Amino acid sequence: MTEKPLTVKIPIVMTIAGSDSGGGAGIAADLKTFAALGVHGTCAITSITAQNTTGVLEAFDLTPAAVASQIEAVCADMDVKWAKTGMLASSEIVREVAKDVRKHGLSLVIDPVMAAEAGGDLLRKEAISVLIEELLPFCKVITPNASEAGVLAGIEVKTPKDAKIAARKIAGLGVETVIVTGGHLDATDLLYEAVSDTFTRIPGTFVKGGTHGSGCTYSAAMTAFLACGKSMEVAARESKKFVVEAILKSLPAGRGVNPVNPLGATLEKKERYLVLRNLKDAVLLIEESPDFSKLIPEVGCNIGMAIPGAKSYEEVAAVEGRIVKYRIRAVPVGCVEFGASKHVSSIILSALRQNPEIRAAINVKYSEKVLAACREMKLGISSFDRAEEPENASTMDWGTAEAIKKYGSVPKVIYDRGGTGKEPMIRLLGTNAIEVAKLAVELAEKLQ
Ligand SMILES: Cc1ncc(COP(=O)(O)OP(=O)(O)O)c(N)n1
Ligand SMILES: Cc1ncsc1CCOP(=O)(O)O
Repeated sequence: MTEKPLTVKIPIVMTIAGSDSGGGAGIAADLKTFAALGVHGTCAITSITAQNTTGVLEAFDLTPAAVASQIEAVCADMDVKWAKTGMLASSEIVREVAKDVRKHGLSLVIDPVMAAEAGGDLLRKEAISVLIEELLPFCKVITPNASEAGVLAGIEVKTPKDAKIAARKIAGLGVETVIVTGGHLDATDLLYEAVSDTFTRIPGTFVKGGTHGSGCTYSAAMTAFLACGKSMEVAARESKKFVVEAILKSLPAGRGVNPVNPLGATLEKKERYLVLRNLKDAVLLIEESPDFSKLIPEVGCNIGMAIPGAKSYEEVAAVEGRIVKYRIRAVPVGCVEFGASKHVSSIILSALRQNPEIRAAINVKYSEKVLAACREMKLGISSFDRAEEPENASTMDWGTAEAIKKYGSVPKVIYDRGGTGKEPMIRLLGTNAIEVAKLAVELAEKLQ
């Protein structure tokens, strides 16, 4: 008998929301969030908005029949258990969605979208009472921000105490869980679970400046975590963490409010992994070279590589404790780690400010012989003089920038002849750690 192959089922979720032509909010934010959190996202579009980072220019509502047809197509074929709503625009659309949610037995997260962050109404006034009466009683979780909570509860929400009163009032409308998101109050979310009459405060980091799509991203993350079986509190904590990361990675895409970037943190993790892998292979090339140890300076050597667009030393990986000479071999003292270098990371950060392609560097011993070998290899060479260093400058940062300025672009080799108590040094630069390690090993072989 042939056995059925084991398949890992990933949760299938749905967003019932508007499209934002600017790609920041609505289904764009929801589907990116679903993808980042490893669930399969489907969608039913309710309205098409002509929108950008400065606001909503026009909105074209789909007919309730068109919304129903999309939900039907997905639910007839796929096993959708959790869904979220975003922009629902009109009473007719709210009514249709309420009917479809019941028909397909969907567990629902409601993001009661009322207006766009950059300006523009997204829910008609007369639809608010329909939302309260016809959809709220069928949802598991609602995620209003302070002003949305105020509208639903019929009170002004200006303080965390108001948020508590509003949450209880909204739960009284038939909702199991209310999360008043704190972005507009004090960065703390308030989770209220009606069944146990408990409040849980979910603290977060306050990020200055508005962003576009954070409410959509948060409610999509809640939907994904709940579909994965997380408890309400865990889902709320994880969603908060996720949305803060998406806000921190928001992109200056247009002239208005920056769209959040739900995939930013995931992509950074990928880049960090690729950097560590490249650097490990580079260190192996150095360790296996019978000649490299001749290039190790008195202070030791380090090789580093940055993630694209790195701005701080924590975004540059290098060898912990440097690479030292032991007998005739080059030996890395520790593992490759982010934040492990001070000097080489400064060189890389300074170089990539001039050319973002240059993300790796290694320091090697200075001698006229090594410099001559660099010339023989026809490597572009530049230098700086420590005697010219301005007061309070960081030597590596300033020296690298100075050598680049003199050369007109980033050279492969930057050297300095040292100073009082400062060993002279040569640095090799390149696009990645393997490239600079190969260059260093070739240079060491040339010295034979
Ligand atoms: C189509 C669409 N849906 C929802 C919104 C709301 O997003 P935003 O303006 O960024 O507000 P928050 O997501 O931060 O609450 C929208 N603008 N467009
Ligand atoms: C380039 C250089 N300059 C002084 S020590 C040194 C070696 C590497 O230092 P770090 O481990 O801080 O990158």
